[in-house]
Amino acid sequence: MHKGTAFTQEERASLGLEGLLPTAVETLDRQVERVLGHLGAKPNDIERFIYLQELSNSNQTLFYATVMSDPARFVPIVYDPTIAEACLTYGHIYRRPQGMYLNRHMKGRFEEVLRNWPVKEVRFICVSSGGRILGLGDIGANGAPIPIGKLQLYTACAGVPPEGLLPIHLDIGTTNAALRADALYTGLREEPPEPDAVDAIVDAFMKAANAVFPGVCVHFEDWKGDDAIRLLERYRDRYLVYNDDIQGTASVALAGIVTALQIKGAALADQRILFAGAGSAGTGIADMIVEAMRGEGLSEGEARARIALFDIGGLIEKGRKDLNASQKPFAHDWKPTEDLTDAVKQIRPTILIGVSTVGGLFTEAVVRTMARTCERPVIFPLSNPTEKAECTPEQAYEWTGGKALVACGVPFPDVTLDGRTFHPGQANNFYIFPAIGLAVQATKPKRIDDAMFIEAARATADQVSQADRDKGMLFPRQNNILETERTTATRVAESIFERGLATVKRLTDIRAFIESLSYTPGY
Ligand SMILES: NC(=O)C1=CN([C@@H]2O[C@H](COP(=O)(O)OP(=O)(O)OC[C@H]3O[C@@H](n4cnc5c(N)ncnc54)[C@H](O)[C@@H]3O)[C@@H](O)[C@H]2O)C=CC1
Ligand SMILES: CC(=O)C(=O)O
Ligand SMILES: [Mg+2]
Repeated sequence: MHKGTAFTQEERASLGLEGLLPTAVETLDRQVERVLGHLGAKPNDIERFIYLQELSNSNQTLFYATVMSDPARFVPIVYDPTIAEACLTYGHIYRRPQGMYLNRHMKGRFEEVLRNWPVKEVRFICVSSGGRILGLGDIGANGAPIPIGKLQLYTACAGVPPEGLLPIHLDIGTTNAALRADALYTGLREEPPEPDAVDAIVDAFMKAANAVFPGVCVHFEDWKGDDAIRLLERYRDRYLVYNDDIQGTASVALAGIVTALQIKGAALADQRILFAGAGSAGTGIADMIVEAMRGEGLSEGEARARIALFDIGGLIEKGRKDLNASQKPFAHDWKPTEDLTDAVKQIRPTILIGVSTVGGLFTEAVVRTMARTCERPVIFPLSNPTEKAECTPEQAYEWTGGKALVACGVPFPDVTLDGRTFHPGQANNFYIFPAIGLAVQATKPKRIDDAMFIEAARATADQVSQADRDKGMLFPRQNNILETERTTATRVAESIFERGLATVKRLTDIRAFIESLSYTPGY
């Protein structure tokens, strides 16, 4: 019954469906029209989210036709920020299973369990432990919607065929005692084990996933920061794998920075960059900026010296004893301080990036202090969802007298100030990971490396039109996201071929090949 009213008379007769459907035979467009009516009548976005997920189960084609009919409207509903509410209430709004649910007690049997998935040709797995979901902290099994939503965007934003996508929640337990005590919680009611045991569980998972689905690409999403960094290092040279919070986020942030600097007419190598938040996203972005600066002629040391990190313990400087291996390269000779405004005074950043999970961290004092020593501050409050943004675009524009170039993790409306209209960008990794997926599908590289994400960043930045740059816009418009990400995927695929990393034969027309792979909703 997956086509509903779109079954033709002939199909109804031959499949024994006569009398089981309303008389009218409808096109997909007509069905979308009805769905849009239903969605319009819903009281809020979480109800729209629930409706759309039910639709994805009952009629996947109609689901994608609806979402792809207006991505700027629907991406925020199937994904960030509405998905945050879906995660917080997952055990309560749960209707039916989607994707797979593995847990640590299946460790010796992951292969057997993965074989229960009905599709044999799985090309992408998105896997989360729920250890750090958006800026919501450890919410364990309530994080299950995240891999589902991320993979839906592979299809909606880049046309990756949905049949080969498998979302997985890998339950290692949760530190969240309130959730463990919730009668409707759907996960293990256990504390997570020590890192060595986590590694052993994920080792077994990776081995099984590659045995059951040879050539699968595993996308890690929203693991606890330390787990994210450690597991990426563990697998990046062994498997086809990437971490979206580290590499996808770095790529989208770099894209926004490249556009902002083009608007300012400034070189990346001349910037001073301060990060509020030094976890998987912060150090991931910092490392990729170092790579991009090296491309502009700086040494690794010179590039790192232009970057400062500030975390929950304050400014990261040489005297800090609590730094991990990702943070140490950015520990410079700063005066110790736990006050962000003070750090801004010392560093005089030209770019300020928020990946702290702390809403409102960029106070008026922080932003005004930055604006005092920087003519056009680049301010990216990237934490999700909406209430975790380190400041709102309105605040950033107001406190800088309209000088700031701003992008946030979630969509924010345009801001009008003293008769001028400003257009904040959305620096969210959904500009990147679907395109990486499509490029990987087209080229089948053995490994995924940072250069692919740097190419994706440059391709994304290049697609912001001059007219939009003139308005201070930092990212391509979302109404055309499919076209944008196909172009990004083509550029990434070209660079994979050029660097000799593809395992398939080079095609003359990569763009045409990318399009031929691409899914279009239709019966
Ligand atoms: N816009 C986007 O595309 C993305 C946004 N993010 C957002 O970035 C945030 C961080 O993600 P991860 O780095 O993966 O998390 P994480 O848990 O690895 O790191 C969080 C960091 O923030 C620091 N922090 C906490 N409280 C602080 C405070 N009061 N002042 C300064 N620093 C503080 C912590 O010390 C830690 O270094 C999340 O809110 C997430 O939603 C992450 C990935 C993509
Ligand atoms: C967008 C995203 O990946 C995050 O906030 O974790
Ligand atoms: Mg994430």
